[in-house]
Amino acid sequence: MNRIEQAYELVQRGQAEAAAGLLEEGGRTGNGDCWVELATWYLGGQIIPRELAKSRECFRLAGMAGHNRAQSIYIALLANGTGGPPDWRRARSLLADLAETNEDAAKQLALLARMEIDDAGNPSALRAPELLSDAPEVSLFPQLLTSEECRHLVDEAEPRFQPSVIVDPASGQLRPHPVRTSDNAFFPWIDETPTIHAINRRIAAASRTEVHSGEPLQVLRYRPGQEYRPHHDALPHTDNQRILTMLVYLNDGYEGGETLFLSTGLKVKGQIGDALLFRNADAQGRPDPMAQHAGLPVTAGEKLLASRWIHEKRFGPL
Ligand SMILES: O=C(O)CCC(=O)C(=O)O
Ligand SMILES: [Fe+2]
Repeated sequence: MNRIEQAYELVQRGQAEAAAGLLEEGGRTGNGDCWVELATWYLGGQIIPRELAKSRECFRLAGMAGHNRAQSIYIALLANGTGGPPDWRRARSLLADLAETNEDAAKQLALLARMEIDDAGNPSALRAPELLSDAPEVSLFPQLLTSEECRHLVDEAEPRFQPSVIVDPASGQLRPHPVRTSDNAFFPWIDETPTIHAINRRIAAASRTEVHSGEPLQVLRYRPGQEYRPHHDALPHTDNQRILTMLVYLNDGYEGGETLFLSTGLKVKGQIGDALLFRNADAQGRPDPMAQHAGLPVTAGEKLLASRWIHEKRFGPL
């Protein structure tokens, strides 16, 4: 039995703290997998209480022990400020170190080098949006992302696509539902690479919101016949409303698939990299009934879209 199996056996016997101690001991003797396991425990909070700062530290130690995936996670947490203050410069310099042996890190570094961003990862300049509608409030940011950045998001999303689900109100289980037939890919905090974080910072700057108010970025993929039926992004009962939505069109060459606002008939089909921002609720969090919208069925080809729901206040386990 290896050390991780031993740790799980201790957990089975109700000795979670001793199990964590065993993993830590394994980590200290140079076993990176033990640090990764312990980092995951601190992150998940199911086996031992959730402690994000400790999780981040364990990922760091695993990275130092040569575990590349852990190092990538540590860099993500450092860039986005999970489990400790954000440190963009350090994240970028560790990414440069990793890029010497890791192709994915090298690709990210090259993409970051072409972004106009400052020392904190914020965009240095943004083009003004076009107001498409006052009520509901809808604006278009032409070319918020470059086509290379769109391609990168699609490449990163490709291995993560899952059928989109909703929460079944009766059972509380996640299940597919005809209201939303696309596939989607999530980038949770541990997978929010510096590249994706810089994109999220650009979305925050364009929407004049804090980067930590956004839900994890998603990429949606619609194939012929797939759609997102009329819905509201605002939530019915919450003290942290989804006040804004940013959609970025990641490709072209498909038919149908426009974003439709039902109250006015406004239909939008952006070019690659164009971003659509709309307001779902007022500053008090009251949903705007006029913000109901749909992703119309795609009739040919494949539609790829990035989507970020932005809340009133800080969102997420940061
Ligand atoms: O696919 C679309 O155009 C709409 C997507 C959407 O409504 C959402 O992600 O909330
Ligand atoms: Fe929506």
